[in-house]
Amino acid sequence: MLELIPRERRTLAPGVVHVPDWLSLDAQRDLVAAAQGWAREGPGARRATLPGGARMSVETVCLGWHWIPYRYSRTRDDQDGSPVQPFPGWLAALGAAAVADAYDESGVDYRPDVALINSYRGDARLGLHQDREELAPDPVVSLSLGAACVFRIGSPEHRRGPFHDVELHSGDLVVFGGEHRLAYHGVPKLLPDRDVSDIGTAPGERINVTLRVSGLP
Ligand SMILES: O=C(O)CCC(=O)C(=O)O
Ligand SMILES: [Fe+2]
Repeated sequence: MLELIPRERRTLAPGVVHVPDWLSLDAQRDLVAAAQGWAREGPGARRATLPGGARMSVETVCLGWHWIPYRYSRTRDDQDGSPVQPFPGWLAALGAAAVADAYDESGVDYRPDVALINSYRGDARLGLHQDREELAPDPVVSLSLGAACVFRIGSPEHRRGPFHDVELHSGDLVVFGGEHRLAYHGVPKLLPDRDVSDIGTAPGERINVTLRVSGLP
C-alpha cells in the first residue's frame, strides 16, 4: 500500500495500544496461510450461534481452547465434538513479541494459549462485547490482515461509550490490557475500498487473529 503519511503508534487509553504496520508483508502472508490451514482442518471454521439463537456474521476457528458463546471447551462441542487444534509455540512467541513492543517492555512473560481467528466478509461485523471468558488478567493481542476495518473500543464500564474508533489496516497490532482488559470493543464495519497488498486473503476479506491467556487448567 502506498502510504504517504506514516500512521502513528498511539496509546488510545491506558493499556490500549495501536501499532500500525507491526507485521511485515512476509509475516502477514505467513499468518494468512496459517489461518487458511486452520480454517480447513476438521470441521473447519464456523459462524457461532449466540445464546439467543442468532448466528454471528464472522466465521471463527479456534486454537488451544474452542470458544463457544460464552465459554471455552477443549472440544468443538458446537461442531463435531473433535478436539480443538493445538496452539502453536511460534504463535505464542509472536504474541509475546507483540506485547513487548506495544507496552515497550522487554522480557514480558506473556503466554497465550487461546487464539480466535475471525474471517470477515461482506457485511460481517462484530458487535460490542467484552472478552471475559478468560480467568487470567493478561492482555489481549489482536492482529489484522487483509481488508481494513473500523475497530471500536470503549471502557470496561460503559457499553454505550464514549468510544475510540480507529482504522485498522493489514499488519496492524492492537493490544488491550491493564485497566482496559475488559473494555467493550467491536468491529462496526469493514472498509473494503482501502488498498490492500496481496497477502492471500480473499477479495474484501479481513482476517483477525486474537490471542488470549485463558487462565484455564
Ligand atoms: O476482529 C477484531 O478486530 C476483534 C475481534 C474480537 O474482538 C474477538 O474475537 O473477540
Ligand atoms: Fe473481542
